[in-house]
Amino acid sequence: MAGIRCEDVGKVYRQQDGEKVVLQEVNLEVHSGEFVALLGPSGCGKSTLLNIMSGLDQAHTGQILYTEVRDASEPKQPAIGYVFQEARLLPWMTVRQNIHFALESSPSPRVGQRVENWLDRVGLKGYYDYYPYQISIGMQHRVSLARSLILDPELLLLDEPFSSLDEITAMTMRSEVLDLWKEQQGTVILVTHNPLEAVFLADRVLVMAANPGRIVAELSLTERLSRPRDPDNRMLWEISREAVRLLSPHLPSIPEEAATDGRIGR
Ligand SMILES: Nc1ncnc2c1ncn2[C@@H]1O[C@H](COP(=O)(O)OP(=O)(O)OP(=O)(O)O)[C@@H](O)[C@H]1O
Repeated sequence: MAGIRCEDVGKVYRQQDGEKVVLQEVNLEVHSGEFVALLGPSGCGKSTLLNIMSGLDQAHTGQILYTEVRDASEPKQPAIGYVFQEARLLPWMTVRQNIHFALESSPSPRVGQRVENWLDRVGLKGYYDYYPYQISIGMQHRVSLARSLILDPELLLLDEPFSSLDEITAMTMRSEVLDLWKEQQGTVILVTHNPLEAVFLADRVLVMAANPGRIVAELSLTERLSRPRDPDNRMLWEISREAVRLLSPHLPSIPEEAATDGRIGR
C-alpha cells in the first residue's frame, strides 16, 4: 500500500478575466492504510487537489510525493484507483466489457472470473452483460467502483462517489467501501462536502476552505470513534457539527440551518 505527501501544492487557473488561485500552500500527509476525508464546500478545490494527487493534473506548483510504495523501484508511482463523481462508463460497452477495458486485457476465462468476482462483490451478480443505460445510476457507480478496485490500487481516490445517489443506496455503498478498505488494508482519500459522511467513514478529516482552497483544520477520529461505527451514534453528529464550526470562520456566510443539521454547501 502507499501513502502520499503534498508539499506546498498550489494551482492557478487562467480565465478570461484573469487568474484564479484555486489552491494555495496545501500541505498534507496521508499514511499507508489510512482513510482520510477531504471535506469542504462546493468549489473549494477538492477535485482539483485529487486530480493533482492522482497525477492527472501536473500543471501545479509544489510537490506530490508518494510514500511507502509497494514496489520501491523507480519510478515510485503507486497503483492508483480513481473513482470520479460520475460513473464515466463507456455506453457502447457492457458492464463486463467496461471492466475488461480498464484492465486492458483481452477476455480469458481467468480474467473473466476475476471480473465477475468483483462485480459480485459490489452487488452486481447477474448484470454482467447489461449496458450502462439498462442499469440504475447507483449500479453504474458500483461498476465504477469495481473498475477501480480490480486494479488492486495502493491508493484509492474517491471524488464524491456517493453524492449523486439516493441516501439508501449511498448508505449501502459507504458500507461496501468500508468493508473493502478493511479487507484490502488500502489507503483511501475521499472527497466530500458531507460532514456526516466524512466523520462516519474516515480516520481523519481534513477541512478545506475556499478562495483560495486550503486546509484550515484537521479532526482526528480514531480515538473518538471506534469501528465499526453506528450511523445513529450521537457522536457522529456532534463531530460533524464540530467540522462545520471549524469551517465557518472561513466562509463569507453560513446559513444557520447548515450549522445545525450538519450539512455544508449545496
Ligand atoms: N478547468 C478549469 N478552468 C478554470 N477554472 C476551473 C477549472 N476547473 C475548476 N475550476 C475552478 O476551480 C475551483 C475549484 O473547482 P473544483 O472542481 O476543484 O472544486 P470542488 O471543491 O471539487 O467542487 P465540488 O464540490 O462542487 O465538486 C472552482 O471555482 C472552479 O470553477
